[in-house]
Order: sequence, then C-alpha cells, then structure tokens
Amino acid sequence: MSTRVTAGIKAKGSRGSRNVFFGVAPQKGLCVTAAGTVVHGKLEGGKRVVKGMRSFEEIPHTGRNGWLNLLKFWRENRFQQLHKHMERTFNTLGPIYREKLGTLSSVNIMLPSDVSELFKSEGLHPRRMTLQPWATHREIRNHSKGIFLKNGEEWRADRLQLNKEVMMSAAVKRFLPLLDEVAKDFCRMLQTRMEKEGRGEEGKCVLTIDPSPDLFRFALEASCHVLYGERIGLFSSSPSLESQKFIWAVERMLTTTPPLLYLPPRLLLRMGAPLWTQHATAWDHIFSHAEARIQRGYQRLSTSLGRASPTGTAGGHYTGVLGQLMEKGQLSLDLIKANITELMAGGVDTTAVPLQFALFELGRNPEVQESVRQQVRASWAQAGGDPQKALQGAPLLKGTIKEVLRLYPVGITVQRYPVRDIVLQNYHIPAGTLVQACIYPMGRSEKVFEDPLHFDPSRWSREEGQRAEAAGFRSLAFGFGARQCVGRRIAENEMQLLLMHILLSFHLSVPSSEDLNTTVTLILQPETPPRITFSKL
Ligand code: HEM
Repeated sequence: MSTRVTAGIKAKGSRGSRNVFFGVAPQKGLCVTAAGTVVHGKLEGGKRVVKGMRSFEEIPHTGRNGWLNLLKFWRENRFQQLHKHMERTFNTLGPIYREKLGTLSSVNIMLPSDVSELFKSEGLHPRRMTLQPWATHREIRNHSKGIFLKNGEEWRADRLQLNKEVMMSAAVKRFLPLLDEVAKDFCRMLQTRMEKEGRGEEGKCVLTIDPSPDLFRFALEASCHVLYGERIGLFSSSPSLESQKFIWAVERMLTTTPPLLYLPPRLLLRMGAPLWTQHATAWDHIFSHAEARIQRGYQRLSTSLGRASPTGTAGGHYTGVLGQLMEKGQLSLDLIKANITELMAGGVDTTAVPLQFALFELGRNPEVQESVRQQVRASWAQAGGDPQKALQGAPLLKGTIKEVLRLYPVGITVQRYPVRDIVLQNYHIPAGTLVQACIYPMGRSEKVFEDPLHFDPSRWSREEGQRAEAAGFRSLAFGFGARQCVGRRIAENEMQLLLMHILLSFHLSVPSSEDLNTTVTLILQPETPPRITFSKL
C-alpha cells in the first residue's frame, strides 16, 4: 500500500552543518511524489527525487494495532524473548520491519549497510530512547539532577567533559592499574575458595560453581575503584550488605524498565502502579548509595585536593573519575553526582553478565581457550607486569570480548532518531522515526557472519577485507559515535583484565556444554547462570 507522504524532504543535517562523525556532507535532497513513490535523479518542481523508493507505510510490519500487539506480547511473555522474536521476524519479513508495541513504534533493521546509513543521519546530538514520560515522576522523587533523560546540546557538553576522564587514552592509562589490581584480587579470592571448598583428584584442586554472584561483586568493586579511587572490600569474608543491596537494586531497576517503555503514564498508574513503585524505589536506592559514596569521596578529596600535585592527581595519586572531575571543576557538583550515579548504575550488570557468557564459551571451547591462553602467557611474560602492554600483546582477548558481545550483546538493540529523512532498503524513513539496529539478530545472521554460531575470537583479528567480519558496523555492542557507551573503555579493559588473570591461573571447563537459554530484561542474560569448573593450572 502506498500512502501520501509529505513532499520535498530536504536534507537538513544537524543545524545545517556537516556531519562531523563521518566527515561527509549531508545526504542529498529526496522527494516523494504525491503517489507516495520517489524518483531518483530527476528534478521535479525543483526538488531532487529518488527512483522507485517505497513509502514508509509499505515497510512490512507485525500488526498495525499497537495495543493488540502489546497484549499479545504480554500474554505470551514475549518481552523476555524479544531477541528471539526479532530474529524470527527478520527471517519472516526480511531485513527491515516496523513494529508497534503500545505507545512505542519503531523501524527495525539488521544489516550493517543499513546501520551505517542510520548512523550517518544521527546528527550532532544523537538521541537515544528514554523513559521520557517518567521524567516528571523522577523529579517528584527529587532526582531531577539526573542526566538520564538528557538529550541534545546540554547532554553533549557534559558528555565531552566526561569523555576526557573515561574514554581518552590518557584516562585509560590512569585507571587501568586500578582495574588490574581488582582482577588479580578476584583470582586470589577464587584461589582461596578453591583451597577451602575445592575437590581434588590426584592432588588437583577443582572447584565447580555458579560464579555470577562473585562476578557481580567484581564488577561493583572495579567500578568503585575506578570511579572513587577507593576499594570497598567486596572480596572480604564479610562484604557490606549495603553493596549487595545496590547490586539487587540495579537488577530490579533493569527488570522493571521494559514495561515502562511501552505503556503511557496514565495506564501504567492504573495497571502498573506496583511496577512503577518498584522501579522508582530501586532508583531511590541507587541514588542514595551513590550519593553516600560521592559524599564520602567529596570529603576525602576536599582534604587531599589541598595537596594537589602538578600531575593532576590529589596528593600524588590517582583519585578516580570523581576526583578528576572535581579537580578540573568544569562540571557543577550536581552534574558530577548525576554522571557518577549513571556510571555506577550502568557499570555493574553490563560487565558481570558478559563475563558469565565469556567463561562459559571459553569453558566449552577448550581449543579456543588454549589458543587465547598461549597468547596471553606470551604477552604477559613480555609485558614485565605492565597490564596495558599485556593486553596490547594479546588481541585474542579483545576478540574474545567482541565474540561474546556478538553472540550475547548486553543490549539487543541500539536506537537512534535520524535527524533527517533517510532511505533504508529503498523505503522512505522520515526524520524523527525511532530506528533500532537489532544487534542480536545481526550477530547470529549468516548474511553478516560466516559460520555465525561458531565461537571464534580470531575472526576479528583477520586482515581487513579478507572476511566480512573485519569490515564496519558489525561490532556494535557499545553503540556508535558521539553517543556510544561512555563506559566502553572501562568495560573492555575490566573484562579483558579479568579474563587474562583467570586464564593465567585456571583451566576452565563446563559441566554442560548445551547452549544457554537467554532472556531479556533490559539486558540480555542467561536464564540460569552457567556453572563453571575452575581447575588450578
Ligand atoms: C560490556 C559492557 C557494556 C556494554 C555492551 C554497554 C553498552 C552500551 C550501549 C549499547 C549504550 C548506548 C550506546 C549508543 O546508543 O550508541 C551504552 C550507553 C551507556 N553506557 Fe554502556 N555498556 C557497557 C558497559 C558500561 C559500563 C561499565 C558503564 C559505566 C562505567 C556504562 C555506562 C553507560 C552510560 C552512562 C551510557 C549512556 C551514555 C550516554 O548516553 O551518554 N556502560 N552502553
């Protein structure tokens, strides 16, 4: 079906400027004819038109009634299997489809070429999907200083400041030793546990456990060390209950988010008040935990900043991201708090869960495990204790993380609202449409990856051009461009360092190598955390 679409779609770019991320001029003007088709290359009435382009309405869809679709999803519990639903729908409808779920309407894509087009049109201040209708509720709860809902120029200014402390290579150099210390301590803790609880055959110590609670503690300990420059003792025999509560609160916040994205506030207040209360209470806890830590850090740093060294570190030692932001003084204290809170909330499950998948995949692929270990050993021996050098010399570690995130991306989609009209799969997509790059189906598609279900970290390091995987827009787990994950460098290094130290000390295997069933809350997770057998090398 073709519907009348507004004629004369003019490429705007962001504020009429060049797209700084791609260094290319904005897309040429397009024009949709009155019949809804677009003709290319000709000028009709002074406007450039694209040949044979189909209208937005013609994009295959999963049902026009968003409420009916939502009801079906709810009844069949499909939210938790959204990734599988997307995979099936692409197989049925092709590489682009529209979906309406309650108030949310999106165009879903999965081919790298389309994703590349999408990112070209993200503008200078790319917008992500947010819980916008709930902003006021959050404000009522006094969390209005949060940056969670920020978009546009205001967001960009803060983000550029933050990038200096968490994304730039100088910042990575500063926080990498802190992550390394926590990773080594994790292995010591595991070793002690193995000695106490492990069973030995022929003098070999073997421990089979569900490592997920320890991995969550590791992720929180690592985050706190990097953000506050402070250890919180989560590997001790009596870790603080407060920290455990924080981990639970983040989990609750994540599981209660998806329904809030699809329901309008009024309906949710009637039907889902308990859900909203749980969600807001979880945030309250996250905020107060972060607030208390920040307050302590603030007091500690105010004292030590009096003795600030010329290297930009208080009292001569690195005081974490909080310390750096305070010392630079370019963000207000409220903004610093908001950014640190968001980094805390975003930094635990996102790394703890992929680490579970990584241990599982290395455990069930012993040959891959051995080849990564050999590279790690050689690199570690050459690096003379320098963790950064050790990681640089072991590209298979990076490949392992990429491979884990290809098969099990933390977020199953990356979303953008293009700032100008674009054409995807020859369909017209108006500016402002929510377009989702569906990275779970992409990572498992034969159209995109050779032998996609094979866990092969080396696929990422083969020479560019030799295999399709080396080319762009296939590794998107951290998003892309100005709005990409701000914790990316922390996450990549944290996960690689932990795997490095584990591989140097332990052999991994799995009691069952059956595929893991996965479920989506806000993030993709195993339905049941895998058990891993650690044996001392
Ligand atoms: C494997 C680990 C992680 C993955 C796969 C991941 C993935 C993502 C993705 C896909 C986005 C949206 C990017 C976009 O729209 O282009 C994002 C945003 C974000 N992530 Fe991560 N993340 C991870 C770890 C972390 C960590 C460790 C932190 C904090 C220390 C963090 C903090 C954030 C924040 C604050 C944002 C919002 C950024 C903004 O909009 O300015 N993430 N992440």
